[in-house]
Amino acid sequence: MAKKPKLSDRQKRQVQTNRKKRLASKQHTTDDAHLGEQLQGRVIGRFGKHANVECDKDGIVHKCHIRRTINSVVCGDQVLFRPSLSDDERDRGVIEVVLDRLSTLTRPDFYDGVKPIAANIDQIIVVNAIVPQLSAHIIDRYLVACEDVDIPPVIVINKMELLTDEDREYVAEVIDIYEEIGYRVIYTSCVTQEGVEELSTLLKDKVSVFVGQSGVGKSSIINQLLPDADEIVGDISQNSGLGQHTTTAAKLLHFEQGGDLIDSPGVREFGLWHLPVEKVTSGFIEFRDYLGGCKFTDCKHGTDPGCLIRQAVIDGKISEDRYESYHKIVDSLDENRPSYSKG
Ligand SMILES: Nc1nc2c(ncn2[C@@H]2O[C@H](COP(=O)(O)OP(=O)(O)OP(=O)(O)O)[C@@H](O)[C@H]2O)c(=O)[nH]1
Ligand SMILES: [Zn+2]
Repeated sequence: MAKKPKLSDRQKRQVQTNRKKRLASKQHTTDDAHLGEQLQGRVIGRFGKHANVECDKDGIVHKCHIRRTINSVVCGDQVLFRPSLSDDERDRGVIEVVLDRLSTLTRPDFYDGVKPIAANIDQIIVVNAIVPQLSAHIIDRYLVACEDVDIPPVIVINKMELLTDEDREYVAEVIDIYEEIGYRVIYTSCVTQEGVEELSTLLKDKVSVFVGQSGVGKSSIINQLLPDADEIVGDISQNSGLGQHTTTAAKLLHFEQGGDLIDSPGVREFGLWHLPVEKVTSGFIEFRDYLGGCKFTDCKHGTDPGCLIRQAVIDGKISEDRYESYHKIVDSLDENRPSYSKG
């Protein structure tokens, strides 16, 4: 089972203090009269200033306001809330506390550096596909981003039925490196259903998100696993990068066999934004054994003398493709800096 965040002592004290303050305030009788006892639940949908909270105890979904004292609430958050006892639609429940997150998916933000987009995620499914283009480099970029937020990735290579046996061998040669360094790889096809069962098993009892470039088949795979999700499947040509999902709010959906999916345009856009070089370096997990061992502490792992990473490439211990990919990412960091805009 996926681990659930627990209330820390600090949060317990915070709950007590907030409660006392509210009880002491005159407003309490008018504002809180329709609210029931505090319960624990999970945010399964986030809309403007509201959130839908699914109660841990009975699975009932409550529409809730968010107390102004709370910084941020995102899909997947475990919260303490008070449900509304009133029949009036305007009298919503209230989220009072957000429990410490076990993991957070983030995006860059002008004011805060990074902003959370989803919480308590157990794994990130990184989807790549034969069409539009199989790209180990793009996989590498996603892996670095996953390592940065410390959420384990699973690599999915989709549209496999488009390959001849010979091409399959070639693809396996390119992708095998990921299994060698410890990542799980699943080959799928939404046409032949290859790998769908294997993926489904892996999603059981975990909270997962799907990321990957437009057109790789994220919606199609989700539809196979969750027929009720009704994800919009589109051709990239029709979609023309305009983002047909842009109005869709973040949501958490349950897989029938257990486990959950969190999906939203923001989640899907998760990727490698501007990271410090050191984060990119440690995001290449097979480099980690050598870090700190290079002759110069500020080694760029290029032509620098006494570089253990380059030596490992020469010795065949680190893949040349991954090493090149690493330098390509580092070189592109500045181009990659997102253009921030308010709001
Ligand atoms: N041949 C083949 N086509 C597929 C497969 N999976 C998806 N497609 C097609 O690929 C195109 C893009 O699929 P989507 O599921 O919309 O891709 P997406 O990753 O969700 O794209 P965005 O919504 O833009 O992020 C559609 O035309 C699908 O029918 C597959 O396994 N084989
Ligand atoms: Zn080095």
